Amino acid sequence: MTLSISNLSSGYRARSVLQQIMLPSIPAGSLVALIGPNGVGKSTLVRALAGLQPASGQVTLQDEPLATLSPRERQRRVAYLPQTLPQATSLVVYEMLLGAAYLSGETVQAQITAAIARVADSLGITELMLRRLSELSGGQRQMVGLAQVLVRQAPLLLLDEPTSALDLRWQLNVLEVVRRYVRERQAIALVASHDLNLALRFADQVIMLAPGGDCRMGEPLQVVTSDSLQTCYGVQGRVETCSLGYPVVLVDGVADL
Ligand SMILES: Nc1ncnc2c1ncn2[C@@H]1O[C@H](COP(=O)(O)OP(=O)(O)OP(=O)(O)O)[C@@H](O)[C@H]1O
Repeated sequence: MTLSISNLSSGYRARSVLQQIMLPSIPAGSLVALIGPNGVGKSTLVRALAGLQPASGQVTLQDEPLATLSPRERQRRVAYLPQTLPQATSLVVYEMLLGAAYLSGETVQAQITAAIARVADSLGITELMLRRLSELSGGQRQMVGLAQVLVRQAPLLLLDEPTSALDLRWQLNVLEVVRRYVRERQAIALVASHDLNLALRFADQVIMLAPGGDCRMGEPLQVVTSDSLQTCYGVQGRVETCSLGYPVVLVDGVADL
């Protein structure tokens, strides 16, 4: 399975945000980080791929154009986590996960129950199953949103800043869970994030959207460099290697524009 994006354009009524985005094919089993400064179009791209935003161009998953799939079929193939946390509701967490799990198309109740238990355990929310969403913290709600996406067992995950409300331990845990998901199922995850260190540590490929419409995709260390930190984010920075061997981004200051 591959995800191919070519000539993708999208935007809003009076504002064109993405122009003719053209990317190399993304192979199955890939976790791809989508990075770039505020307002550059990460959410727009993710929403366009999810079919929630008008777009032109070609997006194919396993050689099938996503635009030609029925809404039901698209929901089965593509699971989207919005940037906003799930709305507070009086439903308990288990009910929310059950509703999401039915979108997978799985009909055997025991399989659905097992999938929910497995995902909840991996995200550390088993104890929250009978709590109302309206009574959870921001980070807990973000974890429930992510669990809803994972129980759908879709081959393409589109995650818009899935770790923005999480503490250090759970940021790492979530990326590990997503990486395992894509490896085991030969799925693809596209993860929009402002956390460049997480992107460098977990992503197989990085897509960097830069102001002015430049878009490039490649190995994390080829894309995140001193030069691209300057041109894309407007900062002076470096990519170094920590004592454990992980690449880390150090920001020295705001660059002169
Ligand atoms: N509903 C909307 N109507 C009009 N313009 C919008 C709308 N949503 C976003 N935009 C504009 O589209 C551009 C891209 O926004 P988008 O949310 O995709 O950026 P982003 O890269 O995800 O930003 P951030 O990192 O701040 O979340 C911005 O200039 C934004 O102001």
